[in-house]
Amino acid sequence: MNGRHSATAAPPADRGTPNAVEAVGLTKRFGRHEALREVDFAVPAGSVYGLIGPNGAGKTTTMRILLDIIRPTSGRTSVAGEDSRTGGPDLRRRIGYLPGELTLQGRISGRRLLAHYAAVSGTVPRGRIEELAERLRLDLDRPVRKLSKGNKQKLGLIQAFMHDPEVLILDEPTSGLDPLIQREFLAMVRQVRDEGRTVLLSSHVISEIQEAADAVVILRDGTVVEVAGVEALRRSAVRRVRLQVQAVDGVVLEAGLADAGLTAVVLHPHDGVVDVDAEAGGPVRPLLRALANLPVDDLVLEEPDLQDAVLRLYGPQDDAGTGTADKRPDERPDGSVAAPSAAATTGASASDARIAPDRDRQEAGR
Ligand SMILES: Nc1ncnc2c1ncn2[C@@H]1O[C@H](COP(=O)(O)OP(=O)(O)OP(=O)(O)O)[C@@H](O)[C@H]1O
Repeated sequence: MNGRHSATAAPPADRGTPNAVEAVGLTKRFGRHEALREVDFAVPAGSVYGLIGPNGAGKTTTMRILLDIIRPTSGRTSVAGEDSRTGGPDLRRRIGYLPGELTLQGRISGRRLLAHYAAVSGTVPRGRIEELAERLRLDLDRPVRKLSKGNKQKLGLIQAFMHDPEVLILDEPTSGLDPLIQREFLAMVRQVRDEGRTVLLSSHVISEIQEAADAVVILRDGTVVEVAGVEALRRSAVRRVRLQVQAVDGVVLEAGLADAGLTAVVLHPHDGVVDVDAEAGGPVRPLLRALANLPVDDLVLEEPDLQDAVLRLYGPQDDAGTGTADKRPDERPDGSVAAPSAAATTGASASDARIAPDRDRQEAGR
């Protein structure tokens, strides 16, 4: 996972699609601090990409370079096929930008402020501002300085969307929005994509990325640790597996669970059955095939969670290149101990762990 553009999954890009956003060898130093180091990624036109990563990873810096608000130390970026450094006001008008720290002051109303922005950003279709304000439930006649944080954010979103830009670059767009408005915003993003336009958005809300984005670029400490399709990344996450197995010889059970590729196995034998809590990575089919060899009475496979996959990549890397979040502590919240072998987990030797299957099965009425 250390390399850039790791192969967890190819992003769902059509190879023939031009890129709406590109960063090539992007490095940015602030004094001695290196905020970005050799960052490469591309966002194909007509897609929604999430730019995610822990605090200080370099998301805002990347977006500000894309907008030519700050200049890179080395490397280059382009938006809508134009170099960020040379695109000038013409390129700016083709982009909708929401800055991360929006500071809006003044006695003027939201309506007048947006009219001012519209004069700068180019043609805004008639009625468009009112339509967006209605969708986001914003009163355009209130003075800007009296607006709450969330309502100021709505103004910022309207100015980013109102001129139907080819590319939207949105830095934490749902920050401060209530859940209903967040939902409306995600619908607006999907609509932009359906129209063949492009969105790059940063967010700390992984569920929102899962809902809105086709792919993610994950930054950590100024470098790209992953570019992956959202669905493929989600499927790469470890799932929780819960089984109930009829009591069989402990060694047989252990071998069966190992064959199924289960890890972090915790066993709870009771009443002639064994409840198994474990984790499984990778595709489901080999797991099911291996489990078919055990007397399984019940099986729950939890949905893999994008958040788990992402958090793994947020943590510092170990020597093997996997995030430390992969390493589960031995101690579990319920006080039971995850052990490498079933016998050790039951607190017995392999021979002690054996359970008389026939008698127990009869007692369990199975
Ligand atoms: N103008 C600046 N001067 C000095 N250092 C800066 C400046 N802007 C950003 N940095 C540093 O660059 C690094 C990346 O910051 P950036 O704001 O891009 O991170 P981020 O991923 O957007 O973080 P967050 O999720 O907290 O918003 C941080 O270490 C930050 O302190």
